[in-house]
This record gives sequence, structure tokens and C-alpha cells, in this order.
Amino acid sequence: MGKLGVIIVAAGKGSRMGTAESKQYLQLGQKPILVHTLQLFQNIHEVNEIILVVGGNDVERCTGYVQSYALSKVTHVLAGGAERQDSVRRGLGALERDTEWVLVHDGVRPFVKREHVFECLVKAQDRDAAVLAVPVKDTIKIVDTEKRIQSTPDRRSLWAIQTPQAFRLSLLQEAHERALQDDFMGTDDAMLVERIGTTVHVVEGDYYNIKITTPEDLPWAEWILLNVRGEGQQ
Ligand SMILES: Nc1ccn([C@@H]2O[C@H](COP(=O)(O)OP(=O)(O)OP(=O)(O)O)[C@@H](O)[C@H]2O)c(=O)n1
Ligand SMILES: C[C@](O)(CO)[C@H](O)COP(=O)(O)O
Repeated sequence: MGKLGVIIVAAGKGSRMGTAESKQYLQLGQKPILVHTLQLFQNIHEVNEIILVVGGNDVERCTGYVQSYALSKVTHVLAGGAERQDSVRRGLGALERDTEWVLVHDGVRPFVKREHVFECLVKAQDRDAAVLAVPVKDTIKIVDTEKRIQSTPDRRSLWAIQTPQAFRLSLLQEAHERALQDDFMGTDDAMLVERIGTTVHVVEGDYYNIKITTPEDLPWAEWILLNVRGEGQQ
């Protein structure tokens, strides 16, 4: 396998969480959420380097985490951009030139399982682009601005997309360049690859790989830490 780089994006403001401290720095058990996420990838042998993208005012604090938690694979701590996509693009620019594969992961998804990371990577190595996802459990409706239901997509074709998202690096770079040229903004990296005509494959993960987004996710995250990860108060 060629070199594997990981971009952890953690430059968001956490406005939906509404806490004074950005959500990626909230304590989960004994460590900040972001540190849990970083340790997951630090402990994957196949990962060559980790690029950590954070808010402009948080570079120093995160450089401190890299030292105090011995996150030796983190080679760069960079300031991100206004949107997630800008943060990923900055991360792409920092990867070692001979990197062949890249995983993009949200700093606020601390519970992804190793086996799912590997399954996603293996699929990408076979097909160039793969993302973790889970089948949607609810019935989803398309609703207009007046809150009137317009249609009901067939649930069997709906998946909730997660991270990591794994790509051949040259493909993701091209997708980001084209999005920038076209002034296109997407909410995940797969969207950018889809729009340049490359098929992105879905790998089924699990429902514990939550993106900690709103306040009710916090007690759920504590429960997962204790009962799924078995970490208790470590
Ligand atoms: N400009 C941005 C926006 C988001 N992110 C990161 O992308 C991930 C997923 O984004 P989300 O959960 O939406 O985080 P926030 O943007 O912080 O949340 P909100 O939209 O509620 O402000 C997070 O790890 C977040 O830090 C980023 O690196 N740069
Ligand atoms: C990338 C992502 O986590 C996949 O679910 C999601 O699209 C991020 O979106 P957000 O609007 O930044 O929460």
C-alpha cells in the first residue's frame, strides 16, 4: 500500500452545540473529544501522518495536545477555513507529496471502529473512493420552505453518510480544485468527487459513529464511551 495520510478537520465553531467552549474541546471521560479522535488514528499502524486542521486561535492549544498526548503522527497543526470544505482543502495542501491515499475524518467523531476504518480504506484502494455510512432508520421527507411535504424518497436507497471518507489522494485533490474553480460548496468530500463523475462506494459502518453536533449527543457520547468503548473514566 502507498503512503496513507489522515486529515482530521476540527476547525468548526460548534454553533449547534451552543457551548462557550467549541465542542471538539469538551471533555469526554478524561480527555477532550478531539484527543479521543486523534488517538484512534495515531494507533493505526498503516497511518503515516495526520494533518490536524483547527481554528486559527486553537493552533497553540492543539500543538500542546500533540506533545502532551504523544501524538507523534501529527505532522502539522494548521488553521482551517470558513467552511469544512476550506479546512479539508488546507489539509490536503499539507500532506507529504508522495502520499497515495487519504482519509478525511471529523474531529468530533470519536467512536469510529478500527475495523470500519480498514473496511473503508480497503474499498477505496479497490475503487478509489469510499465512505462509511449507515442505513437511515426514519422515514425521510422532502419538505418545502412552508413546511409542506413534497415527496417521500424510498428509504431503501437512503444512507446517512459518516466519516472517514477515503480516497486516492490525486482524485480528492482534483475534486477540490474543480469545486474551488466552480465555486461549489458541499457538506462532505464525497459530494465533490461525485460531481466530477467518479463513483463513491458506501461501506456500512455502525450507529455509534456519531458526529457530536447538538447538546443531546453529549450524554449519548458518554454512554458509548462507557458501554461500547469500555473506557469508563479513562
Ligand atoms: N470551517 C469548518 C467547519 C467544520 N469543520 C469541522 O468539520 C467537522 C464536522 O462539522 P460540524 O459537526 O458541522 O462542526 P461545526 O461546524 O463545528 O458545527 P456547527 O455547524 O454546529 O457550527 C467538525 O469536526 C468541525 O470542526 C472544520 O474543520 N472547519
Ligand atoms: C462530513 C459529514 O460528517 C458527513 O456526515 C457531514 O456532512 C458534515 O456536515 P456538517 O454540516 O459539517 O455537520
